[in-house]
Parts: sequence; structure tokens; C-alpha cells
Amino acid sequence: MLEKRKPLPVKLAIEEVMKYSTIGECEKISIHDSIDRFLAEDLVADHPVPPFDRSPYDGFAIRSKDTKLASAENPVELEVIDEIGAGSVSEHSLSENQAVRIMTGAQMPSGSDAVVMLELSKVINKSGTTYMTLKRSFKEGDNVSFRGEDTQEGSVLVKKGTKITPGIIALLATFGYELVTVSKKPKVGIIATGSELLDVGEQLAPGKIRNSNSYMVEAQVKRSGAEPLYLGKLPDDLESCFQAVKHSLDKVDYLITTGGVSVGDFDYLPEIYKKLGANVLFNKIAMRPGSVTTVAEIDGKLLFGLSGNPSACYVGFELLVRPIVRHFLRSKRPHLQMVKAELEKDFLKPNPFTRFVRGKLEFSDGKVKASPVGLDKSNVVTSLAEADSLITLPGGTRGYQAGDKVDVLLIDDQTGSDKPWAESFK
Ligand SMILES: Nc1nc2c(c(=O)[nH]1)N[C@H]1C(S)=C(S)[C@@H](COP(=O)(O)OP(=O)(O)OC[C@H]3O[C@@H](n4cnc5c(N)ncnc54)[C@H](O)[C@@H]3O)O[C@H]1N2
Ligand code: MOO
Ligand SMILES: [Mg+2]
Repeated sequence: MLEKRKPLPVKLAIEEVMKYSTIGECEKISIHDSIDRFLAEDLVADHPVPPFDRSPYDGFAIRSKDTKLASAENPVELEVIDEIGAGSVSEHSLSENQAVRIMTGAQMPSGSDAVVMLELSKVINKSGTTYMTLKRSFKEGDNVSFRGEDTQEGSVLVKKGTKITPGIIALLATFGYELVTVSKKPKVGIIATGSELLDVGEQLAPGKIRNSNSYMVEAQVKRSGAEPLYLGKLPDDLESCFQAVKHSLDKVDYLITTGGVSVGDFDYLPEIYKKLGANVLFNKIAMRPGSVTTVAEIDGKLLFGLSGNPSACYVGFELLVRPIVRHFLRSKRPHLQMVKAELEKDFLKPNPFTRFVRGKLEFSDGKVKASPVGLDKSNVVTSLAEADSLITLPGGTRGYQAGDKVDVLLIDDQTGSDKPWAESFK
């Protein structure tokens, strides 16, 4: 008699998996290689930025009080006593009615307290001495870029667990991080199962299809910030699949298999977990696609049995594996971010399970609109190419109409969420 599987609410399934989440070790890498990695330490300003008062313009550093009476009728004439470019520091200190020719980025000379843009002044030469004339007055601090105006020493600028972007790299360089401390990438093993599977380079043959899941999952692993280790595709044979799973365990931090988790005669993953002595956390989730998604644990190591159906496999990864990876990488917001959107199509048939419809978002008239892409079936692959979101329709007794406000999970967003989703979800 077939054992009846008890579907676990999605939220509980995620919480169950997160109980086994761990945090990875750190490593130091070159700043050149740090894009898209995850900071393992807060980035703290260890000096003010800019580190000195400087000129934001090409022009003249002056003493504002010398310009008090300046006007079109009564221009003021200041003697130009020095010229400095960015990187140079003037050895002169300004006295009454003196100015220093200064370039953008150069440190303010001592005694100066304002900058006049070159365009607002006139330069004249009188018997070998250079003067600049001004037709208006300036206040103390005019056109000065002050020490610490960008950031003060001690400010936490980026939290650990944040994905490094080009902007963050600019900060790392500003504060002298030739080497950056990042979280080590978890290694995620991938095994595709299925006797029908051909390699990507093979010709189609009767009854066969090309293996797309392992390539897709490999890319999802990379997108999540982890390192994939493709361990091959295997035919539906209990012993060879068992051996492959068993021997892969000490090579990886997490193992993903695709296919073979349902109740078919050749779905061997349940048997493999039994033979391994693994603790199966659940083998059914109240969601569609991906209801057969199974997660087991052995000595604290998670084994993700994702569905063979491409859309189900995709959704299973994003909901369960991604947060585990992001937590490993020290993110405090490891789950997909959820936003509200307006549904663009009817889903009138009630579904007992929460439905994750692959969707595409459109931003128009100040609204976020979510349109389903392709067929809403777990065995479709084409909808995945266009999807940028998962439209989440909680299970229950009612259907959904176009125009309804629905929750949508953002697939490509990096902000993430500290919770799996809104409180309305089960
Ligand atoms: N009697 C029942 N049958 C099924 C149930 C059920 O509850 N009772 N659940 C269905 C649901 S829902 C799903 S989802 C699938 C899950 O099946 P498995 O995870 O066991 O996956 P397979 O049977 O191995 O394959 C399913 C489907 O996906 C294709 N596939 C598999 N691997 C790949 C790959 N690497 N690349 C591309 N496509 C792949 C495979 O050819 C099958 O068509 O079970 C239902 N059945
Ligand atoms: O697990 Mo299946 O994908 O719910 O259709
Ligand atoms: Mg099956």
C-alpha cells in the first residue's frame, strides 16, 4: 500500500528547512574579484570622506571676507599667489586680498574659506603679478566640499551579507580594501536523474528529452551566490543513483537532485533517503508546482530532492535552496522579496494548494501589474525564460480575478526579505 504523503504548508516547509541553515566561513579575495560576492564583514568608514576640505570646482580659493563689498560697480581685485592641482597642497597661507588658483579636487589652502568658479572671475596681469577680479560677494563655505560631508568616520556603510555591486566596490577602494573579506561560496552538488535524459549536445531520440534541469539549476545556484558542482545525470537505477548520492555527500555543502521524487516505479529518491538513513523533513508541500519537493537531512547536511518537472524544479530552488545559500552568505534577508501587484488574468478555479505562477511584471501608470507567462503547468519549460517573478495565489476555496491585488515574489531582486512572505500566507 502506497504511503500517503501529507502536504506541509509552504511557509512551514521553508521554516523547517531554515532550521538547518548554517553560516559559511570567510575568505579574503582581491577587490578585482569581489563583484557579486557577499561581504562577510560590515564595511565601516575608517576615515571621513572626503578626508580634507577640497574644491569642487576649477577656480580660485579665496577669503570670503575680502569680497564683502564686491559688486558689478565695485569689483574686488585679489592677488593670485599660487596655483595648485588635485593632489598638491599649497605651502602658502592666504592673507588679505589674496587668492590661490585651484583645480577641482585640490585641498583648500590654509586661510581660504570659499571657492570662486573660474567662469565668475576675470584674470588680469599687472606688471608681472596676476590678479583676479570679482563682481559679487561670497560667504564663508561657499563652494567648499567639506571634510566628512560624504561620510563621517565610524559610519557603517554596508552591512555584511550584502551582495557586492560596482558601487560597493567604489567604497571598498575608497577605504583601502585591496583584499575584501567575503563569505566562502557554499558548494552545491547537482545530480539530474532520469533514463529519458539526453545530454545537451545529443540528438533527440524516441521517448527522450534533453536534460535542461541541471543546466537551469546550475545557473540558479550561481545566481544565488553559491558554487555549483555538476555531478552528472543518471538513469533511473536505484543502485547507481544511491552510490552517486552517497559519494557526493562529502564533496558538497548541499546536494540537489532533480527528478525521481514522486510515486512512480522508477522514482528512487525516497528509497535512497531511506538507504542512507537520512531524516526526511517533508516529502510533500502544499504548493503547485513542486508539490513533490522533498528535503532530507543527514548529519546536518541538506539534500534537496527537487521535482523533475522544470517549472516545479525552478520554484523549489527559489523557495527552499536560495534562502539557505543566502543565509550561508550572511544575508539577513535571504528570502525572495514580496511586493503587491495587480493580477492581469483570471485564475477562477480554486486550488487547494498555493500556486506559484511564473509571471512578468510591468510598471505602468504608477502601478505594478503581474502577467502570467506561458502555460501554468509544472512540466513546462518555456515560461521560465520570460519570468521575472512568481505570482503567489494562496490556496483555498476561492479563485482570483484580473484586477485583484496579489503578492508577487521578485526573482531577480537583491534586497530580499527577512521573512518567507507576507503574514497572510500559510
Ligand atoms: N500518481 C502520481 N503521479 C504524479 C504525482 C502524484 O502525486 N501522483 N505528482 C506529479 C507531480 S505534481 C510532479 S511535479 C511529478 C514529479 O515527478 P518527479 O519529481 O518524480 O520527476 P520525474 O518523474 O523524474 O520527472 C517528471 C517530469 O520531468 C521531466 N524531467 C525530469 N528530469 C528532467 C531534466 N533534468 N530536464 C528536463 N526534464 C526533466 C521528466 O521527463 C518528466 O516528464 O510527478 C507527477 N506525477
Ligand atoms: O509537484 Mo507538481 O509540480 O505540483 O506539479
Ligand atoms: Mg516521477
